[in-house]
Amino acid sequence: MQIPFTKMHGLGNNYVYIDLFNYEIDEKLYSDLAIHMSDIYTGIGSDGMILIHPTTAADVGMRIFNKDGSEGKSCGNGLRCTAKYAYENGIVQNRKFHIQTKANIVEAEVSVDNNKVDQVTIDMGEPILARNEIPMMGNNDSKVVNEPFVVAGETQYVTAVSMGNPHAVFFVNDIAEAPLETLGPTIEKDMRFPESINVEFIEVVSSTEINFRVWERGSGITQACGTGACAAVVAATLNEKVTKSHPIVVHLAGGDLNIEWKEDNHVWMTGPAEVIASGLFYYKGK
Ligand SMILES: N[C@H](CCC[C@H](N)C(=O)O)C(=O)O
Repeated sequence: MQIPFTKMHGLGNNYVYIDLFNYEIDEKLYSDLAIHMSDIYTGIGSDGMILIHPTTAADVGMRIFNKDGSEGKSCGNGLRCTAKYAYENGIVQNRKFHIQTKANIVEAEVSVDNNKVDQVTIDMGEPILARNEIPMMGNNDSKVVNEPFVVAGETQYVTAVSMGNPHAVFFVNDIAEAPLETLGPTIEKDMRFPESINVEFIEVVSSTEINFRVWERGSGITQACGTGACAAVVAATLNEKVTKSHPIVVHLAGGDLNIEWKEDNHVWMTGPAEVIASGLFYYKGK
C-alpha cells in the first residue's frame, strides 16, 4: 500500500498527516499504521499520526494517534497544522472555520502571508477540572489543585486539567531539573489515572511567562504539546501563580506558544505550523 502523507510540525511536535478527503484507509489499520509510520528506523519517524478527515459535524475533522498506536482525543499542535493544511489545500475557503476532534469542536483562525499560513489561533474551549472527568481516581467532581501525590517514594503536588485529553501538571523551581525521564513514564501509567495521562513540569518565571517540559501519553518526551501548554496556564492560574485573562508566553523545548485563559472560560492558543515533507509511505499492512 503506497500511502500519500504530509509531515508537519508545531514547534517540533511532529506528526505524519494523512488526508482522508483524498485517500481511504481501513479504520482497523489506523493504530498499526501509526506505530509503523512513527518508527524512526523503519518508518518516517514522528511523534505519531494524524488523520485529516471529512465530517458532517464541522468543516474538517482531526484524529490523533500516538507513537504507540494509542488514540488521543485532541492535539493542539496537530490542530494548528490541520488548520494550515485544510486552508492551503482548499478543504476550507475561509480563514475562520471549525475542526472536530474526538473531544470537541474547536474554532480555528489562520493568518496568511503570501497565500501561506504562518500563525494559527485556536479556541481550545473550556478546560475540564472535575476529578472524575479528567479522569483521576476518586468518585467526586472536586478539582485537583496542588494535591499531594506520592510517587517513587516522594511527595509531589499535582494539578490535573483536561483539555479534552488529560494532563497532570507539576511545578518545579528550575525547568532544567524537571524529572521527565524518571517520573514521566511512572506518572503516565499510574493507576490513579484510569486513561493514563500526559505529564507536564512547569516553572513559572513571571506573571506572563512559563517554562514547560512534557512527557506525553503514548509518545514520551516531545518538543512541544499544545494542549499541555493550555493545561499549564490553567494550572498556574488555579494555583494563583498567574492571573486569568492575561496572555501568557509558554516556553516549550521547541519554541513559544501564546496562551490565554479568557474571562469566557475558553483557553486560546496561538502559534506556528510548518510543513516538513510530503511523499508516499510504503505500508506492508499488519
Ligand atoms: N502533542 C499534542 C498532545 C497529544 C496528546 C496525546 N499524547 C494524548 O493525549 O494521548 C498536543 O500538541 O496537544
